[in-house]
Amino acid sequence: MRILFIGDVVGSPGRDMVDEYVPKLKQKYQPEVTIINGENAASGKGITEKIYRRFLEKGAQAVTLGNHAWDKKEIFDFIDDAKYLVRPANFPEGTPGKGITYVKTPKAEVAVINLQGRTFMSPNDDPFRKIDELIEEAKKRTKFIFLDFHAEATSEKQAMGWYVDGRVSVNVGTHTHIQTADDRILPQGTAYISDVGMTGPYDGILGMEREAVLKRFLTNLPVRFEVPKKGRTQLSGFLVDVDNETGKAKKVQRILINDDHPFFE
Ligand SMILES: C=C(OP(=O)(O)O)C(=O)O
Ligand SMILES: [Mn+2]
Repeated sequence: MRILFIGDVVGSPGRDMVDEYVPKLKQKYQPEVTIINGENAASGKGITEKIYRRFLEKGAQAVTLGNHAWDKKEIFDFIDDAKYLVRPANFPEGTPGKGITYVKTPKAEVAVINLQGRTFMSPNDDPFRKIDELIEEAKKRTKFIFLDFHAEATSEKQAMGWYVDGRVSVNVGTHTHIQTADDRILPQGTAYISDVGMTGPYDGILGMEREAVLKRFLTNLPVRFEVPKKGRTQLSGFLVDVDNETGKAKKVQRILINDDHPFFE
């Protein structure tokens, strides 16, 4: 079982990279499952139904979110019907949407789980207790479990990786928009990376226009951040081969496509 994950798609530059490269990556690597984090996909904040559907059209089987889940208010109109859209499962009970979904492949179902960290982020339910609960639920249906842990602190993300090692097939971190070079297979067989990185503007600051971010740091005045519409772009991804018998990871590969890391067809 091969799983392709595309990291935090930021605005139209990120969506353009998805349109151009997800089909090419699927052609090249033939993943059974493709998952995209879309929490920044609509101008950097949230996602719309149109974007969600376009990700599915471009070849994604599931879309994960994070702290911007509710930024585009239209989400409340469609999230409950969006079978393959998940928001962090540790949002409070009764929150619209769901934190786990199941993707069917010719080989088996894959559970896709989204969680959000609490360190330096809003105080949601405990993601460590929540993943225990969801693993118990998912393993009744499948041995293939994918977790997108959307979190700020590397310490919390590493802690989650060791906590779920051997109990999920893949644990990717998202949110910081910077790809980490710690992709690995943990001793009990979980594929891990602290952050897959961002898909979007290559010359921004975390995907936002540099000038505004610099002005904020230089003046400490409130500044509105925008996603640059023009300029170079990048795609960040993570590819994992999972053993069909055991559900444990066999091979991991970071994917980074930008002017300094061109894509080889
Ligand atoms: C990129 C970040 O935030 P956002 O959730 O706005 O994408 C971040 O705070 O690292
Ligand atoms: Mn985020």
